[in-house]
Amino acid sequence: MKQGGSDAAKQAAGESAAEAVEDGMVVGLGTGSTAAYAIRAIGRAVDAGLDVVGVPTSFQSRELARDCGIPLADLDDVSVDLAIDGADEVAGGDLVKGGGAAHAREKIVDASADRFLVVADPTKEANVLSYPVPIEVLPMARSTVATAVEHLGGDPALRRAEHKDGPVVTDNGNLVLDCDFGPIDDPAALASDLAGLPGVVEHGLFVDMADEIHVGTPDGVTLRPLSE
Ligand SMILES: O=C(CO)[C@H](O)[C@H](O)COP(=O)(O)O
Repeated sequence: MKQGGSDAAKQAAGESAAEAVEDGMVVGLGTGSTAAYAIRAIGRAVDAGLDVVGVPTSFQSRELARDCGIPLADLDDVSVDLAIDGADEVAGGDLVKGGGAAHAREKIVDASADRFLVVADPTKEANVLSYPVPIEVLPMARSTVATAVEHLGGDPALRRAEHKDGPVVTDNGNLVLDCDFGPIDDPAALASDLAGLPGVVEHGLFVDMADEIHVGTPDGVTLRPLSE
């Protein structure tokens, strides 16, 4: 994932989005270092008496939310009012996500929310998406999906783990192919092509899903609508 943003910028974005959380809400809790600032801010608000329920998007966000004292629920039992999540790249109204290999659960939770707020630092903004698209694949489909991605003009690379030998294994027990397509002129068309490949569990293109972006800087936060 892009690592250029400062912690102060991420903190400003996360805490700004957390201010949108209201009493009684069910909140989708995103994954990554920027979303973590939102989760911590929500935790402090819960400490101060805010009544909310969180729906985590990953093992990481579940653990953090538990540490912060946020009551949790499953999507089977609640519907999400507001989701707050990070992004690896943002262009127009579209995102690439999955730097933390959590994009399958993130997409389920974020897409189900009445409102989806993206939290980011300025390094995530681009004119055209070109960040490699993470694709979560069933392990037996790793080679067939990689070949299909090449036919679509992409360059797939199996994501390797940093602190163990072998590949990254997602929270769902699957593998991740990071697929470099260069500049993506038509994210909706590519998203549809990728979703149709047998063995693809989920890809990291989030097309026209988000409502608003909070871009943090050390000096403040800019809010911008992402959908018409
Ligand atoms: O999509 C994600 C995880 O799957 C993250 O939201 C994305 O990688 C951004 O992370 P960070 O805020 O740490 O830069």
